[in-house]
Amino acid sequence: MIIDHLYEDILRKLTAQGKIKDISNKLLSLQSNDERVLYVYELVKDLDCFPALNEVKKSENVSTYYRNQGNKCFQSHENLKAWQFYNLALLYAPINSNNYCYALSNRSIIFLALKKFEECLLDVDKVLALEYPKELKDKLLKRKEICKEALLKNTVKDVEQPDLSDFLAMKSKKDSRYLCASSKLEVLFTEQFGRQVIAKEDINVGEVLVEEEPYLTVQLKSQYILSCSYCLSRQINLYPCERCCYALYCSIECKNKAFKEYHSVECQLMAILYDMDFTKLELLALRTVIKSRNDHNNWVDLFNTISDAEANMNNEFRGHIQINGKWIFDSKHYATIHTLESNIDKRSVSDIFQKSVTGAVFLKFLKEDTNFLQVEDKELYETVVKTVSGLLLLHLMTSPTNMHGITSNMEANGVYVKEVNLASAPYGYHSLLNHSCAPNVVRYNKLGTGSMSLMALRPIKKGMQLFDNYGSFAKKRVYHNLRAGDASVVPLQLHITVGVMNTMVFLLLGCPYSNKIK
Ligand SMILES: C[S@@+](CC[C@H](N)C(=O)[O-])C[C@H]1O[C@@H](n2cnc3c(N)ncnc32)[C@H](O)[C@@H]1O
Repeated sequence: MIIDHLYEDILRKLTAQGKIKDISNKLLSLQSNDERVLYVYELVKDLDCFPALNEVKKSENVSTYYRNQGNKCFQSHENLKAWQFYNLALLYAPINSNNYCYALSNRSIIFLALKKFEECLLDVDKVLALEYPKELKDKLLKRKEICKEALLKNTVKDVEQPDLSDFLAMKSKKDSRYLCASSKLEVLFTEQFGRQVIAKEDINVGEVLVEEEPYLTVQLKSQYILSCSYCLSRQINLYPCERCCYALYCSIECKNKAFKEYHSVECQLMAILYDMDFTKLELLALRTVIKSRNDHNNWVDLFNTISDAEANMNNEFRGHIQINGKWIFDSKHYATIHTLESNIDKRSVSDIFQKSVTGAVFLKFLKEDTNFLQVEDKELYETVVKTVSGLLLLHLMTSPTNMHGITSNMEANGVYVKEVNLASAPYGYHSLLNHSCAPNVVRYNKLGTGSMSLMALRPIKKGMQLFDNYGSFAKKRVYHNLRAGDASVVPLQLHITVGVMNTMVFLLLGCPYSNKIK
């Protein structure tokens, strides 16, 4: 059952029991996120509505099925489709089995057909290093020879593409406190906007102001057989997780990092998380909680980070950590994500209830289907369950207004390609920017990476606030003009388009647009 249907089912049962009003009142009376999730957890448990874990195991038959699909596509010259089917065949093949070797071997033929000789060699060598079915030997050695010869002869240069990477790089000095941002920016607080990013000096159009790595990423379902599930690289030699059928990696390094940060816990849950159709925002919340713990040596260290972060919620060091007596805002540290705006005081009881149901379901998975919460000490266990419950609801609430879609249509060197939605991720610094329909900055990602940058669309005078458009239309224009190869016209054209569009949107929706600190 998908999560939305589960939620409806729970509501139907509670309505039939005439309990909705009492539950709403109770939820409104609870003061903390852990209490809310634990209360709803008991309700869902009493209704016997928790979903059972469904495991999808590696399977020779499923792998063979996908390989055969790949073979059909290869015969009809649909190489990219065939590559995807062979990736699926690899994901389902028991590791290093005959089917694993067949999937790799067949994928190498695609690379050969595409004249991707180095990639072909990689897969061929991988099979040769395993105990592979003997009938593959001659074919593999022949392919290896062809690739080596082709690589020796290959003097044809790729078509030169304009390199815009310099235009897209940050030129100004980085700030010593907000590590990913230009020293031309500062962060202030007002009643109207909460935290906000302000220009400390005049900024020109086209200036790159932030270069930030995500705290973590969650790859979209549509992408899981197309890119590295950890770093989002578009490398075509992808290799599967040894246990689950849902994660491909471009390198052992990425596989190990994913495992250490979250996949050791999520691996056994991947099938149910996919089947229940959780949204990317819900998956981000779960992964953030797992990574928050795995970033620390033990639970007590995480509790300390949380209490330090919460102690600074209402002062200028919100989201900071102290290192050698100096306060810094480091996007790779959990404190930046723990302190994102949750808007709890503006939420309706039904929204809190729905999110608490999702939190309770995640808690059930973590409690009963993984060893994530396991600790020896009983008292500590209670605190761990309480903390995790609270964190789950916190991040289910912070995700909708703080997570960023990783949508890209440019290669690492700035060259324009067809737009693709890759993933979603928390970026502590980018989340300090408030929304305007008439933004003066634009975010962009380069294809195959999770890093996000921010560029000025208009001249921004000292003292003005930087406003981002939480949608993505402005971004498409930037890339369009970049593709035309004339970086200098980007801001002007955008200025006009954004200006016209936003006067309309502003009038219709009354969205706030102000470049002055009130
Ligand atoms: C991504 S955060 C922006 C930073 C936020 N002000 C903070 O203190 O963390 C998004 C939240 O900021 C607030 N916000 C964003 N744009 C705003 C605007 N134009 N006016 C007032 N509040 C805004 C809303 O509470 C929203 O949920």
